[in-house]
Amino acid sequence: MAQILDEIIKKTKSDLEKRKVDYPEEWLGRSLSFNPFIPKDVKSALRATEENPYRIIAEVKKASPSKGIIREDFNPVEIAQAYEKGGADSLSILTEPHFFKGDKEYLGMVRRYVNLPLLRKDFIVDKYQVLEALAFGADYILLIAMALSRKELKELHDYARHLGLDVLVEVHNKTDLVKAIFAGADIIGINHRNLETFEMDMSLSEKLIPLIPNGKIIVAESGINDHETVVELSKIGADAFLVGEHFMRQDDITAAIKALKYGN
Ligand SMILES: O=C(O)c1ccccc1NCC(=O)[C@H](O)[C@H](O)COP(=O)(O)O
Repeated sequence: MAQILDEIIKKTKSDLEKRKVDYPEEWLGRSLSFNPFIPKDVKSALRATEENPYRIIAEVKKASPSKGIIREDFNPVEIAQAYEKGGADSLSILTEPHFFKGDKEYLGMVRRYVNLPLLRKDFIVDKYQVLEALAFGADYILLIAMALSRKELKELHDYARHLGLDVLVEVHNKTDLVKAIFAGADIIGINHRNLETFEMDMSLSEKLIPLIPNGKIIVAESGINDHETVVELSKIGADAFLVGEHFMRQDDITAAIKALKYGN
């Protein structure tokens, strides 16, 4: 496993130990029965169609391990509203607190004001975090194949589906892709960011997409900055495009979404 992933997961696990004591699992279950909600239709939002061929998952992220603080004036609700106005199809909400300065509370805050399917973007290694995702207002979760064994990935995937959450399984290479297919993933994300070097390999989609069985929803992730790249990735089979840093660095986020999605 890449060193940064190992570090993030160690920190995530030590935080989890504490959270499970402070907020036992039954509390999360109880908050769900007080505040039930119906998850949105994630697959319809992400699958490319003739009328809407470039599905955008716009990311709400303040910081990252590779770039440090990306956006100082960070208001997750205002950013989410600007994304929705610009035509985003879904939002990715970073909830990891130490390396990305995220917060799981952002899910509920954004959900109150924005009507798009929300991804809990975090380093999920435990069923407790899946239940949290549901309790805090996510419609789908990210599972990173490289961070999990084949058995763990399948168990977490099955658990999320059992709770009614969709799952985006992220892959970085062919080994990850085999694990994702074994887990029964129907939404597969190809992350161009090499987690050892933080370099982008935009040719990864070209290498992996032909190996993905028909019918899966394919998400191209990281390093996407312009409409031309979106068009090229779409031609080889990508349905949706996960974009973070490019949007977070813009003054006019709504205009940036329109430019990336529609090319104007
Ligand atoms: O972004 C990082 O530095 C990073 C480091 C370690 C693990 C994951 C990391 N990023 C998560 C993501 O994959 C991106 O937030 C997402 O794909 C959007 O990428 P970008 O458009 O390049 O911000």
